[in-house]
Amino acid sequence: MSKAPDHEQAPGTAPARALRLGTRRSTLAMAQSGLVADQVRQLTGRPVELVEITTYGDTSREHLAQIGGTGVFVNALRDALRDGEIDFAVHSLKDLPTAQPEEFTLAAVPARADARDALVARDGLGFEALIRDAAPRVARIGTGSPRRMAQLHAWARSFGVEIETVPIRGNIDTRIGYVRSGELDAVVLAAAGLQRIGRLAEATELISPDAVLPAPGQGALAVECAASNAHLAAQLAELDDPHTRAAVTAERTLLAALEAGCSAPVGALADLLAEEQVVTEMRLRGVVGTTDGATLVQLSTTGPVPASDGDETAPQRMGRELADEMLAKGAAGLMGERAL
Ligand SMILES: NCc1[nH]cc(CCC(=O)O)c1CC(=O)O
Repeated sequence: MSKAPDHEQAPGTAPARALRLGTRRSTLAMAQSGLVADQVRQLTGRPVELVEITTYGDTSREHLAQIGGTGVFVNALRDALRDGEIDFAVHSLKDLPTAQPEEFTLAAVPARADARDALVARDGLGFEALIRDAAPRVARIGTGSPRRMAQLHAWARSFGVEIETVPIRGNIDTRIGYVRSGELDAVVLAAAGLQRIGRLAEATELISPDAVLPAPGQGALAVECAASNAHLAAQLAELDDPHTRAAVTAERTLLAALEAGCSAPVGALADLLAEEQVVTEMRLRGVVGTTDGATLVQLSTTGPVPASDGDETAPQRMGRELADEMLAKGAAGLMGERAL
């Protein structure tokens, strides 16, 4: 970061007002916001103050699927942005609805953390060992995500073994607690979340995307401000990672084109292939299935992407084209069966 802060205090003027960063109060949200706050302090030279906002997703005891999934974690932060209570917000990108309202700018998508799901199982077991070890019982694996359910059932069946998935809610600590108490054999969580709260060592397997594709945008953050605040948006844009932006754009375009919400059983992951550190190609994989894992439509495509010039056309086209192919293979019918 060689750019000089443009908020240096002129002699005799008041110090720059602190930027207010709205955050949910969960350990994960605070960790994510803290990371971004540090980067923004460095970039702008301005103090950044965390403002805690309680969202419906934090207070509801219902399962995510029952409260409609899309946007529950996001709306309270956007309300605070709209009301001018905060200057910017950090979201988990996978919780952000695919339609971007005009009044908010997705100013930055910082470099992505590990996109994979992680298994936290009893006795240090990986997935295959766990489901075999549980026999003649079936392993009970905690997840309320239709996407994880569909792919975990299909993965277990590829070993000729059945599993039971058990819907769970709560923060990461609560979820891991079900394994520690012996109530469940394992839970599945985003690796990025575990990593950000310093508990990645508790993962007993980082699940290969060949077995379980993560949610579109998983592991990436979204830094959002009011569209009217163009000066701040330009400053925050320094945090943007064009490769991550290209990947998540392809994944989210696929999701949008499948007309699915974030609680739908859609997995997607774009990998960028680089030659001598220049990104030349992108592979986009997508999956949609029934929650019992009996039917999955899983396809991938590879295409050239322009170097990191911010062009979103190629990733968007790949996302749309892959969605069209998946729909042609019956993806829409599978999503129609989702239990909401
Ligand atoms: N659905 C909740 C949610 N939103 C973002 C993360 C983790 C961080 C990330 O994926 O970026 C999680 C928890 C989880 O899925 O385990």
